[in-house]
Amino acid sequence: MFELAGKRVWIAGHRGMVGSALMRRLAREACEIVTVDRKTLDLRRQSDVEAWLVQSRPDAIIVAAAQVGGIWANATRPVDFLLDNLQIATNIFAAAHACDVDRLLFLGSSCIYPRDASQPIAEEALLTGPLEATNQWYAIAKIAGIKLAQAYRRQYGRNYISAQPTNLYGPDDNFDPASSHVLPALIRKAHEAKMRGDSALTLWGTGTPRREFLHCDDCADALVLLLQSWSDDTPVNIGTGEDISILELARLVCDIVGFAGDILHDLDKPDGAPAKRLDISRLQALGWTPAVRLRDGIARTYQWFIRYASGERPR
Ligand SMILES: NC(=O)C1=CN([C@@H]2O[C@H](COP(=O)(O)OP(=O)(O)OC[C@H]3O[C@@H](n4cnc5c(N)ncnc54)[C@H](OP(=O)(O)O)[C@@H]3O)[C@@H](O)[C@H]2O)C=CC1
Ligand SMILES: C[C@H]1O[C@H](OP(=O)(O)OP(=O)(O)OC[C@H]2O[C@@H](n3cnc4c(=O)[nH]c(N)nc43)[C@H](O)[C@@H]2O)[C@@H](O)[C@@H](O)C1=O
Repeated sequence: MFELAGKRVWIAGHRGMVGSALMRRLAREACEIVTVDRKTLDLRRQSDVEAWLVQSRPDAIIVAAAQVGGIWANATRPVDFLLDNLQIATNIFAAAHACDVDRLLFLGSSCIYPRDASQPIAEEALLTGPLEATNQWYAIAKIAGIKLAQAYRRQYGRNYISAQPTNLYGPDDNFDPASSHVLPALIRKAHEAKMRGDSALTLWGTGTPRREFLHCDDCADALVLLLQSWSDDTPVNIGTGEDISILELARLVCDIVGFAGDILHDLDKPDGAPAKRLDISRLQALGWTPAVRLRDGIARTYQWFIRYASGERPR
């Protein structure tokens, strides 16, 4: 058990969607949250990362900083997704060990698993088959992070762990049409189509792929539980264990937003993995279950997006 009370916890990536959710969640614990923004510390620079850790001396680190994006960003910017994420992971792990930080939680992703893994995907599926082509760059960097956690434990006895979240959504998400994930993209498309009075909106791909969606507040809650209680070599999946097709998701978002037009398909855009529903039994065995139902979570995120789009920027 890692006792949070009185500890200094560095949230790397605290301004992102998951980092912001972690800020809210850790505010309920008796720990001290440590942050540094990207202008002050670029995590791709090893000596700067080490200097920051020497000076800030956290007791624990949650690595929620990464180059993150949807299927199109992953497929078209392979260097950013491979190199930035390798650098962020290697720099933080190396500096943490050098500065004697003994507790570290690294965030991977469900896309680390083989493209055709049997469903639901258990943690044991890691490295048992070829990756999905669109996000292989990001996946390789995330797998390196998972292996670094295991390697530092094996060689130096460090208490470093990793978690693999499913597709996440919520406030502070990226709503940029080109680089976002599907859920924020659909919220924006449906909202703008409604406002313009369009007769249709356009989905990327066939709409047949299935995805699992977890609210970022639920993810943060699971991460804090793992930080406190997981001290094992093996990674842990974080999700709901339930999935939905992209077409069904689009219909749900349109219903919540109030857009009644048609749904068209851009078949020049990739489908990506056919499915990636996670087996969450390892996390459930710790007593954890998600609290936010998908419809409620989307409705709350839509309200956040309306305020964001109107320039209120609620972050
Ligand atoms: N979103 C999702 O669906 C999923 C996310 N994950 C993982 O969860 C974690 C958090 O993702 P999410 O919150 O969605 O991502 P965001 O893009 O919302 O946040 C990423 C954060 O990382 C920071 N960052 C990126 N590059 C650098 C850098 N070179 N130096 C310093 N800071 C940097 C960003 O800083 P700034 O704000 O200044 O840009 C931002 O605060 C990531 O590890 C991601 O891989 C895993 C599964 C699914
Ligand atoms: C979290 C995970 O996220 C990424 O993987 P992904 O799940 O494939 O990403 P996605 O959310 O962008 O798409 C999900 C599905 O939805 C379809 N789709 C329809 N219409 C839009 C659309 O308008 N935008 C987007 N982005 N997708 C759309 C899209 O074609 C695909 O079939 C990884 O690269 C990696 O970064 C990772 O870890």
